[in-house]
Amino acid sequence: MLIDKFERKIDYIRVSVTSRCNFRCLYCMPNTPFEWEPHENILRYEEMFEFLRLAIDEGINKIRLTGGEPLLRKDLDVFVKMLHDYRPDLDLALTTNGYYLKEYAKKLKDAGLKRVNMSLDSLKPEVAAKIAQKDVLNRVIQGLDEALKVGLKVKLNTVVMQGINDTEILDLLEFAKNKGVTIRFIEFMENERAYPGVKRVDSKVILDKIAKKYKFKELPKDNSASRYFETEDGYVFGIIEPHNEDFCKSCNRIRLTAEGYLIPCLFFTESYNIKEALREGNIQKASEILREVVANKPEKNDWQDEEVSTRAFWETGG
Ligand SMILES: Nc1nc2c(ncn2[C@@H]2O[C@H](COP(=O)(O)OP(=O)(O)OP(=O)(O)O)[C@@H](O)[C@H]2O)c(=O)[nH]1
Ligand SMILES: C[S@@+](CC[C@H](N)C(=O)[O-])C[C@H]1O[C@@H](n2cnc3c(N)ncnc32)[C@H](O)[C@@H]1O
Ligand code: SF4
Ligand code: SF4
Repeated sequence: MLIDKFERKIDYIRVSVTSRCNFRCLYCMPNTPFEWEPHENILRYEEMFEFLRLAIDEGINKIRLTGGEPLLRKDLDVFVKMLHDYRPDLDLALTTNGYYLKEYAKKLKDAGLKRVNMSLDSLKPEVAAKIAQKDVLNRVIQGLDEALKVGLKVKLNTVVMQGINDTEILDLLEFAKNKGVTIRFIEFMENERAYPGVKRVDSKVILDKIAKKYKFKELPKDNSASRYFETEDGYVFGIIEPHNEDFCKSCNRIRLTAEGYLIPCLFFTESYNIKEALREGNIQKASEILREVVANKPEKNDWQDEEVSTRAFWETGG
C-alpha cells in the first residue's frame, strides 16, 4: 500500500499519454508552439504498462488517461485493453477535450474503458472557439452524445473564467442535467503558461449563482477532487476548488507524464525520472522511485496562498 507522510492513501494515478494537443485553451496552453518531444523521448505503451502493473500491485486502483489530448495518441484502445486485461476491476477513465470522441468512443468502451470526463467550457460556438482557439463546439457535443450512446459514464468539466463564460453557469448546468451527466465547475488554477487575462471565479460565487435558481445540499465528501451537491430534484453537480484550504487533505493521486516523469503534485515542478529505470528493465529501481514520489508529496498546493504555478498542465495531464 502507498501511504504518504500525511497519512493519505495514494491509490490513483493520472497518466498523460501525450503532451500534444489540438486545442490551445486560454487557461492551459494558449501560446505553445506546435513543436514537440521527439518520439524516442516518449514512453512506449509497453513501458508505461510495466510501470503501471507495478503501481497496481502496490495498491493503485484508479487510472486516468489524460494529456495533452490523449485521443491524439495512436492505438489508445490497445493500451486501455492492456490495463483492463491486467485488472478488469480498475477504475479506468479518460479525460479528453472530446474532439475525436465520436470516432473513438466505441473502440475505447469495447477495450474496457469505463468512464470519460470531458471539457466543456461554453455552449456558445463563438465563446468555445475563443477559449480553445479553434471552432470545436459541434464536434465536442457529438463526441459527448456518442460516448453516452455506447454506454460510457460521462462527466463534464468547466473551467469558469471571469468575463468569458461565467454568465453560462446555469445554462451549462441545465445542459448537463438534460443529458443526465454530472458537471463539475473548476476554479481556474493560476499558471504561468495560461493567457494572462484569465481570472478565476471563486467556488463561492459559482455556488451563489446556482443557488439563485436551485436549492441544493452538499453530499458527503469522498477522496475525489470534487465536492458534490444534490439539487432538490435529485441532480448531482460538483465544484473543484483547489484554492480551498481543505482541498489537498483528500489527495490520493500522483501523476506520470508521457516523457517518463512521476510528479508528486500538480502545483509544483518537482519530478522524478523513471524512464531510465524502465528502459533498463530495472523494476526494483522503478519501485523505489515510486515510493520516493509518494514520500515526497507536499501537504498542499500554493494556490491556496495565491501563488502562481509554473508547471504546465498539458505535460502533467491536469
Ligand atoms: N489542483 C488539483 N486539481 C486537480 C487534481 N485532480 C484533478 N484536478 C483538476 O480537476 C479537473 C478535473 O479532473 P478530471 O481529469 O476530470 O479527474 P477527476 O476529477 O479525478 O475525475 P473523477 O475520477 O471523475 O472524480 C481538472 O481540471 C484537473 O486539473 C489534483 O490533484 N489537484
Ligand atoms: C490538461 S487537460 C488534459 C485532457 C484534455 N485535453 C482535456 O482538456 O480534458 C485536463 C484538465 O485540465 C484542466 N485545466 C487545464 N488548465 C487548467 C487551469 N489552468 N486551471 C484549471 N483547470 C485546468 C482542463 O479543463 C481539463 O479538465
Ligand atoms: S485543457 Fe486539454 S484541450 Fe485544452 S489546451 Fe490543455 S490539454 Fe488541450
Ligand atoms: S494540488 Fe497537489 S496536493 Fe493538492 S490535491 Fe492536487 S496534487 Fe494533491
